[in-house]
Amino acid sequence: SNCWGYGEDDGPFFWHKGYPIAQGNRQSPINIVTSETVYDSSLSPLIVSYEHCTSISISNNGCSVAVEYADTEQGPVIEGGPLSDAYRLKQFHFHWGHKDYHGSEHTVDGKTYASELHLVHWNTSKYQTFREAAAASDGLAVLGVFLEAGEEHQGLLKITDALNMVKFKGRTADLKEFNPKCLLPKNLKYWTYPGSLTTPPLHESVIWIVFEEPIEVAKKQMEKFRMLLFSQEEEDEKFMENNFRPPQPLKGRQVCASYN
Ligand SMILES: CN[C@@H]1CN(c2cccc(OC)c2)S(=O)(=O)c2sc(S(N)(=O)=O)cc21
Ligand SMILES: [Zn+2]
Repeated sequence: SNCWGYGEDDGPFFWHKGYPIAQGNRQSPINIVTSETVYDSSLSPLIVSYEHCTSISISNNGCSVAVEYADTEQGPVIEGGPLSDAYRLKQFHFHWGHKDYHGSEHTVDGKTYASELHLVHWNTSKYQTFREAAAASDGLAVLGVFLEAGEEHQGLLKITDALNMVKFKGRTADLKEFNPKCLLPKNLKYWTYPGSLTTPPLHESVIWIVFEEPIEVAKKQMEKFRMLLFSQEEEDEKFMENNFRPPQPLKGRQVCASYN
């Protein structure tokens, strides 16, 4: 099991002890200062090819809830935008707070959202395995989608209705043919910058693509994430919430905008 977490004695402020890269030069998340983003006209549109979506399962890994995808040649991929290669979807997961006013990892001009969805992809053009890609500077591409409380999200229902099956750490349930394209915002305007995993091992291997437009989810859908547990069955119940890392120093990085 992990020796890191989100508590007072194993949370983000302690991670540097086991993972010195936590104090590196391209850590994530960051606060996106919109007035300092630079429109990059060379950024082509992002191409999201999620047609063949063979989701396998949904699982509680003790730090989030994740939906895993089969690692097949014709799997779901993204390309274009800031990417020079094709990146294949491996899993998606969420970060959220104790209440709707906070929970996202990236912030926008200091604004926090109720949750943030991360769709994790790896560079199959250059690397043979996910593990190899996860340690390479251009190995991963993660799409970030902000969630805010509002109307019920029909596409997310299949996920939020499955959460009671993975309440405890270590639990996994079948979740077939889930196509996450429905979780993307209508407008695919994005910011992009070079960063890292936001959880240990904090590898500085992520090209971040964060969509500006949040998606709306119902308060009762958000509440279902908060009934998940960090703990295993038979352990003291610890509700899974506030599983987000706070913004990290920009260290001179430039955030590019896909739009003017
Ligand atoms: C626990 N960390 C998550 C699971 N993963 C993981 C598992 C094993 C090894 C590894 O690196 C070698 C990474 S992961 O790569 O799918 C990601 S991406 C990511 S985030 N918040 O930056 O998008 C969190 C995690
Ligand atoms: Zn994440």
